[in-house]
Amino acid sequence: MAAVASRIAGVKGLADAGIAMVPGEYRRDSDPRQCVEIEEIPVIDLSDVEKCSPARILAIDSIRSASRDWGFFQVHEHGFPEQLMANMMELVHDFFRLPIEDRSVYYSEDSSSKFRMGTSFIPSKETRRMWQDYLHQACYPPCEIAQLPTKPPSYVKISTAYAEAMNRLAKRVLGLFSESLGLESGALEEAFGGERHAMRMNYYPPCPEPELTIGLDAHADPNGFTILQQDTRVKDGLQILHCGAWVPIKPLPGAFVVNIGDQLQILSNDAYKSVEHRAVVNSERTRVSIASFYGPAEDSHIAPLAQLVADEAPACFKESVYGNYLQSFYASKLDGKAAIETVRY
Ligand SMILES: O=C(O)CCC(=O)C(=O)O
Ligand SMILES: [Fe+2]
Repeated sequence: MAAVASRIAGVKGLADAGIAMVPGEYRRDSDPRQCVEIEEIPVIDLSDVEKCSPARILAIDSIRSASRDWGFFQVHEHGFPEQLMANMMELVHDFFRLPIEDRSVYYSEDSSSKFRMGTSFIPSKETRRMWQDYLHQACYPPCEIAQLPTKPPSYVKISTAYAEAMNRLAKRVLGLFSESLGLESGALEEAFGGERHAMRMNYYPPCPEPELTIGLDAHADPNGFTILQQDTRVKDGLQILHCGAWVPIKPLPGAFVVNIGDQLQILSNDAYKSVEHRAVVNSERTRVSIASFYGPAEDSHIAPLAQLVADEAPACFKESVYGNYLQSFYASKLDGKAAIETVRY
């Protein structure tokens, strides 16, 4: 029981208790904050992409090269309301400021629950935990309003408005990804056979010894692609593995980070690749990131698109049902790109 209570309290519980040393199960062998600052990932302007064809062609070309070279890029001038970005960020802080008695009812270790609070990744099984708590919320298909928190009072209103605006942005980006692969703009949406959109609000409280632990272990996202809002008040957090080195992704005010997930790698027949990334923590202030995971419907069968398979480019991946892929992802520890290798021919 004590173990469960400590998982419910999460790392916020440890930080609030003022611990001076990171407990053994959170420790890593090397300082993950060691990274190299080389070039920055591309920043792509999405204004006018629906209106004016030169702007659309430019954005599509930039998405193609960013997807090939980095698997990551940032988008700005995307039309997503900036106030809603700020409100959502504040909402996550406000939720975690609530006393544990108000939050604990949402704690669940069932990865199929549509709304839940959690800590680390699979805390009941992990021998090495991560310095993060989180909220998970299903957006499409949505979770029932009755499952969402009643505190803070604005929770339902802000989170559903955010999910709706994000869903619109994700669909626009999906069309651009399709065209960047030389396909009709609706090709990936059709291959997705519906949609699964969920968000994970990562909460990384200050850590007394950030050099000894990690906020989120290296992983590639299992979904189609992810649109991430970073905390512009915190400099260090997200890092991506690029050409064998960990590169920090600096938050750009007003921008979102977009990254390729495994399903886009499979559908594109390896033309685009999901890229390993991780998050580090700091001793000064809480960092929040909001990851919106967009991908196929859970019952969709995902395999390389016929248009991208040829005699000289045979299919690299077996067909899999996306819901099954997700289930195995959530049943194993985070382990770089291990998930996609299980469906490679
Ligand atoms: O906190 C971050 O910047 C990374 C979050 C992330 O990679 C995820 O939630 O999948
Ligand atoms: Fe991720």
